[in-house]
Amino acid sequence: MIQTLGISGLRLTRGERTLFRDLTLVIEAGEVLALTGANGSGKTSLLRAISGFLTPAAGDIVFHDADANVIDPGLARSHQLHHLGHLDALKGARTAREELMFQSDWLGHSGLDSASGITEAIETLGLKPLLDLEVRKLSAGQRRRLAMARLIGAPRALWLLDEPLSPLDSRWREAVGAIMQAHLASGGLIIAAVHDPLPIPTRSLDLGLVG
Ligand SMILES: Nc1ncnc2c1ncn2[C@@H]1O[C@H](COP(=O)(O)OP(=O)(O)OP(=O)(O)O)[C@@H](O)[C@H]1O
Repeated sequence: MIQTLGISGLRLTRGERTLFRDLTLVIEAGEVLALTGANGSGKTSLLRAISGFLTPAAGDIVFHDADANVIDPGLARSHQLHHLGHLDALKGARTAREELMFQSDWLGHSGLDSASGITEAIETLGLKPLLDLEVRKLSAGQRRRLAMARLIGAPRALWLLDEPLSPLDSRWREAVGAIMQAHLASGGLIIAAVHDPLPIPTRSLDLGLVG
């Protein structure tokens, strides 16, 4: 399991533009890092680079386990992290229940295939009244809660969250704060791109200042 994420000398570019250079940081189990910065400063791009969707122009992204061994990056990315983008990546024509089953199949043996994982996610995220509704009929906040089911149902150490709270009302912001705290308490790591502060204590990194 990922215990530490180390980033060193990272430079990300989009087209001709350098978003930032020489970014170095370490995040350990039990820590949450809030990425802040103006629109376009590179928060989403950094999450995508950690996930392996964007190739850095320079630098390293390294995952370590509890024995300080390097974890194969492909393995870390496919089985040990969740990336929740700000677009929820849900299929509109499926019902919420079908979407949960799809997630279960897709995530395979990583946890959501167990009935208890789905049940816990439904319970914790208040999804029960939504199960028979098509995803396209859900509100933005309801969709976000459905997308978050995989975080609970399929345990993975590192959560990469892109504006996780933006569509949520104050009740669900608090609830998701509690879910995050439980994850950290169990040795998880979280990196979240945010415009508003998270409802839990965080370290933060302003990408607008990295340059
Ligand atoms: N596919 C792409 N091709 C070229 N440039 C892109 C692409 N995606 C993003 N960019 C550019 O990269 C820069 C950083 O975008 P990114 O989405 O990482 O910023 P952000 O900090 O997450 O912004 P926001 O706060 O608006 O979500 C922006 O200038 C954006 O236009």
